[in-house]
Amino acid sequence: MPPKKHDEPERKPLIGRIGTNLRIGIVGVPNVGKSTFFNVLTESAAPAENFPFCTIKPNESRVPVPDERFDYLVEYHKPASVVPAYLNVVDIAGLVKGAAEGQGLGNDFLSHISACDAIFHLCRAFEDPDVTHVEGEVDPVRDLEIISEELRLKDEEKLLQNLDKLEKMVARGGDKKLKPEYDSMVKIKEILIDQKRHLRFEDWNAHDIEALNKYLFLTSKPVIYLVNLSDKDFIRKKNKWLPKIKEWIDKNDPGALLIPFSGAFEQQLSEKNELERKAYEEETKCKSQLDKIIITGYKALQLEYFFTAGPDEVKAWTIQKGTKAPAAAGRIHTDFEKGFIMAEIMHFADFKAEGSEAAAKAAGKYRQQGRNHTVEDGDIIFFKFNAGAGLKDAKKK
Ligand SMILES: Nc1ncnc2c1ncn2[C@@H]1O[C@H](COP(=O)(O)OP(=O)(O)OP(=O)(O)O)[C@@H](O)[C@H]1O
Ligand SMILES: [Mg+2]
Repeated sequence: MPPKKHDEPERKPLIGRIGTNLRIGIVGVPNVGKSTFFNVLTESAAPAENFPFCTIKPNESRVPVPDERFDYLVEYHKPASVVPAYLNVVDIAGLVKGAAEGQGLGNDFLSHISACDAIFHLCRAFEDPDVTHVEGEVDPVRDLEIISEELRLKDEEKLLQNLDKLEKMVARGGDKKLKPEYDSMVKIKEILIDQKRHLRFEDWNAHDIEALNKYLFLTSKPVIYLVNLSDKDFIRKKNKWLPKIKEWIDKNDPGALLIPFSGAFEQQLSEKNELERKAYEEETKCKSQLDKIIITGYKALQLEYFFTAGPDEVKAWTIQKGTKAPAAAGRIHTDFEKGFIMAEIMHFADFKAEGSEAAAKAAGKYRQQGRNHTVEDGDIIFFKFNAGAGLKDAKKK
């Protein structure tokens, strides 16, 4: 018998592109350690984990998302095939002041950022006379300001162009259909231009989000601030810029995350073998920050995953937050979605606590859920579907 339907409260739409093939871009002024970070991130993932690793383009890679739950399932089932979730990361070249007006490689790079769905904003808080800084002195707060303003200016340009067109059609042409979009754009203008703020943290309504998602402004993309420290500062957990950076974020981008790390420390770790790594982490009482950065980046994209797990394969399936069971089934195969009957769902914690699928079932922890069920991160799912449904649908057409 199919499970009962019960309606869940409507969720607000997500801000950003729809889909699961989303990427996060590394953005910053030149020579602050973006490529160093990209390299340790992607290289560390290759030899350390025995997963297929793929470089998409020279400056785009994907790294497995570390997850203890996934590791547990792999250890439990010892499957023939193992597929984790991946974070797509893009190394973008340095952005300089005036980029929005075409300075440096300006508009090209802004278009690379535009193709990303979230941003690792990397800034430099390490001193090194051998590493030149385009602006002279090391000053991460000034650098944050430069990038943040360039992104805002680029959005300003886009907004004004489109607002102008809308205004002609709505205010003067009397087009009623475009009125909600126009109203939202006026609201966006107030934040972006009058208040000179980024767009990501406003309390937008569903109409506004529709407009934001049509134009995909750079400053509506989630940002994680990564502060690149010298290894010495990272190990002693002290750097004169950190409090100032924190203060800048609290003032200009309240709510955004800040993760200090050290490109130099990570690079040293990446050159060591497993044993040496452990010894060095113990000696310095410091751990690599890469796992934390990958997980935070993946969450910033508003992605999550469910697991399918058995002796053949343990796999993490990426979905957007808030995905309903049939659409989640469709990630595996379109027939699963077309012929969806129900999802049998077990929370990972229940599976682990009960010790096996059978025990979880016996304890009533294996629940049957219908079409309207929203999948939760880390759930283990088995879909039931009508194999003929796709065919029947096709015949009807
Ligand atoms: N934490 C750190 N401490 C000391 N030196 C570092 C650190 N991180 C990176 N570097 C050094 O800084 C230099 C610039 O690094 P990198 O090439 O990664 O910068 P980038 O931001 O990618 O530059 P570009 O904008 O030109 O692409 C390199 O010589 C690198 O070794
Ligand atoms: Mg670089």
